[in-house]
Parts: sequence; structure tokens; C-alpha cells
Amino acid sequence: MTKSERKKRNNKSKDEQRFTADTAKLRKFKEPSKSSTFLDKMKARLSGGHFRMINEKLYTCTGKEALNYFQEEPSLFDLYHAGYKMQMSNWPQQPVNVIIDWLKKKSPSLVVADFGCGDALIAKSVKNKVYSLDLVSNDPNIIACDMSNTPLDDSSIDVAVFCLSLMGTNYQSYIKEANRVLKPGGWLLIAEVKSRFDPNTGGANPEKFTNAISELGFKSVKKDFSNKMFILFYFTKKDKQNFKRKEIEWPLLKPCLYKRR
Ligand SMILES: C[S@@+](CC[C@H](N)C(=O)[O-])C[C@H]1O[C@@H](n2cnc3c(N)ncnc32)[C@H](O)[C@@H]1O
Repeated sequence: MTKSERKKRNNKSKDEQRFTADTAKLRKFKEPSKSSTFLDKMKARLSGGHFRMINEKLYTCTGKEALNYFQEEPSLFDLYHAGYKMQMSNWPQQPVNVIIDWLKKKSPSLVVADFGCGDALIAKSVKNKVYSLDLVSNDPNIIACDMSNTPLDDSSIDVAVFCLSLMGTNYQSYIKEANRVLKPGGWLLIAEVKSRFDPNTGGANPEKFTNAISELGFKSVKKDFSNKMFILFYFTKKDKQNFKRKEIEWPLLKPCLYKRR
């Protein structure tokens, strides 16, 4: 065998070796990737189950209990929000975007309080001063509190927003808190899941809900039923509050539970 033939054979064998090694690597790579898909599916299933569990918890306890729940295990908050975003990605329109568009048409000098802000998208999208409130703060701009008891001053807010956040069984105390912090004439905007207001499926009567809020001291300006997934209620705070009002009959708001997909 000549020197050049030997070199050729050696080269070939190196190529073969490389080929064999690469094929083996590829095989090895394919194997775990198959199982990691399986693992991903398992993780997704687990986190989906976790999301539904946390979601149900939030709809069936008071705000104070929810605050304790997340204080004990803050990672559950991230899990909840990851699942919530997944659910929302199926909605044709996000209520928070409708509210952002509404705000953009108003004066940027209006001071906003976003009750149950989640990712604080409102604060990130408008020029207004926005107080973003939620049970957990992953961002220095979010105030961690139970929204029935916020650190906001009396009559300091022009627009109070509840976007899918009337979750606690004591939801009326959140609206009372909004009433406390709102200036007379200030706006109260509530976006809620439509099924919670469908009396045919155990939901509240939207009229009873509006009446209760009106009794508290608000004027109902508009109800927007045009969206498939949510209702938007617009109120303004009356200039004069009726302190001698009778006991308000708050309708029960049924939990919004998500099905396993
Ligand atoms: C369904 S998410 C909606 C988030 C955001 N408003 C949006 O539209 O994307 C409801 C949020 O309300 C918050 N929340 C529920 N009860 C609360 C309470 N008592 N005090 C403060 N935040 C609360 C939850 O932690 C959650 O982030």
C-alpha cells in the first residue's frame, strides 16, 4: 500500500469513524428528545392541574386567605399566572386590551388603580400614573396587598379597574375599597367572565350586580355584552354618597373554573 493509499484509507476510516460517532450522537440525542417531549407533556399536565387547583382556590376563599396562601408559597403565584396566560391565549380578545384602549382615549392625567393587576399590563401600556395592586409583587411597581385593604388614600384615584379580578368570595369588599379610594365622579370599570353573569347556568343576574353597585354609590353608565368571553361594566362614582343606605344585596358570583383540555 502506497503512502497516499494508506492516507486515503486512514482518512476514510476517520470519516467513517466520524459518521459512526455522529450517528450514535444523533441516536442518543433523539432518545432523550423523545422522552423530554413526554416529560414536557407530563409537566404541562401537572402544571395545568396545578393551575386549575390554584384558580379554584382563589375563587372559593377570601382575599385575606388568598394573600396568606401565596405568602406561604409565592411560587404558586407564577404557576397560576403561567396557566392563566395559557387560558387567555384561547380568547379572541383580551379584556385588559379593551380597557387599555378605553384609557388611551381619556386624559393621561387620570390616576388609575389596577386592582388585581397580574402582569401590570395597564401600567406598561398607558401614560397615566397607575397603581398596580396584586397579592404578590414580582415587580417593584406592583404593590402587594389584599385589594380589600390597599394603602391608597381616600378620594385619590380617577379610574379603578377590576379586570377579571373579582375572584374572592368577599368581592364586595374590593368594590367598597374602590369606592373609598375613588374621587367623586371617578370611573369604576369591571371586566368579568361572561359565564359568571349567565343566570341560565347559575351565574348572577347582571342587573342585580349593577343594582348592588349603584346602591353603594355609583351610576351605571354602560354595560358592554358585545364580547364573546367577557362583560364590561362602566360606572361613575356619584358626587353624593348615601350613608343611610339599606343593606346591599350582593349577588353571588360563581367561580370561573376551567375545564381540563
Ligand atoms: C385572572 S387574573 C387577571 C389579571 C389581570 N387583571 C389581567 O386582566 O390580565 C386576577 C388577578 O387578581 C389577583 N387577585 C385576586 N384576588 C386578589 C386580592 N384579594 N387582592 C389582590 N389581588 C387579587 C390575582 O392574584 C390575579 O393576579
